Amino acid sequence: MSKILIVYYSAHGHVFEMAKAVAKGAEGVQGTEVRIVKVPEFDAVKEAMSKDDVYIQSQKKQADIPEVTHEDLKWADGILWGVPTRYGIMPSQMKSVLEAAGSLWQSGALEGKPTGVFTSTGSIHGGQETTAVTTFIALMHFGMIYVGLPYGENPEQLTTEGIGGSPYAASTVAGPKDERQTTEPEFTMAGRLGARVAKVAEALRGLNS
Ligand SMILES: Cc1cc2nc3c(=O)[nH]c(=O)nc-3n(C[C@H](O)[C@H](O)[C@H](O)COP(=O)(O)O)c2cc1C
Repeated sequence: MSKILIVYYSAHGHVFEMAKAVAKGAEGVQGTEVRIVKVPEFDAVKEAMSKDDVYIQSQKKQADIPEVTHEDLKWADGILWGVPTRYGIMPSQMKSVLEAAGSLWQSGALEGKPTGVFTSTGSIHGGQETTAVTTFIALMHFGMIYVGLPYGENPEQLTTEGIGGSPYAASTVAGPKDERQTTEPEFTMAGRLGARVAKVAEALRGLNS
């Protein structure tokens, strides 16, 4: 049985919804156990967002999700990261988690584990691909095995429409005011990414044990 961890950060809820779709995909792979955890929020951001109703409602919906621990990261056979873009790269909240995991980097605790990224941007050209590709760099330092979203399984990507999904990551477009709802093809691709990481984790279990 493979254990899949989904670690995400979400201010306005899009990445949280994507995390649930990723989880559903992973759970569809027989014998997979899935755990969803969130990245801790910064006090400064809580303060800055204290009058933002959408943020407040979204955080309430996420209240029962536990915060990620090093034990979670060690427990997992495969890890998916939910990374909304901030200026084309990962948010500081997520980077803080990765930096605080320096001891896991040193001990090689995440080496050989399959990994994948799902992301969200405000606009279609605001960092869909750069966020995934730059997150990949950090994950390579941990020695993880990056799993993408191939065209063969995800024909929805072959489009000129403004939807998420690329060979590098599952994704959604939140809209400039976070007003857009994630679409079914975006959730479907997110689910396929979860399933793919779960399958790779199962296949690699012998190698990593
Ligand atoms: C400080 C900050 C920087 C952002 N930078 C970008 C950006 O570079 N490009 C972009 O398309 N969206 C940008 N956004 C929009 C977020 O990516 C968007 O709100 C997020 O993907 C929505 O996901 P969520 O609902 O899970 O929070 C930024 C938002 C904030 C708060």
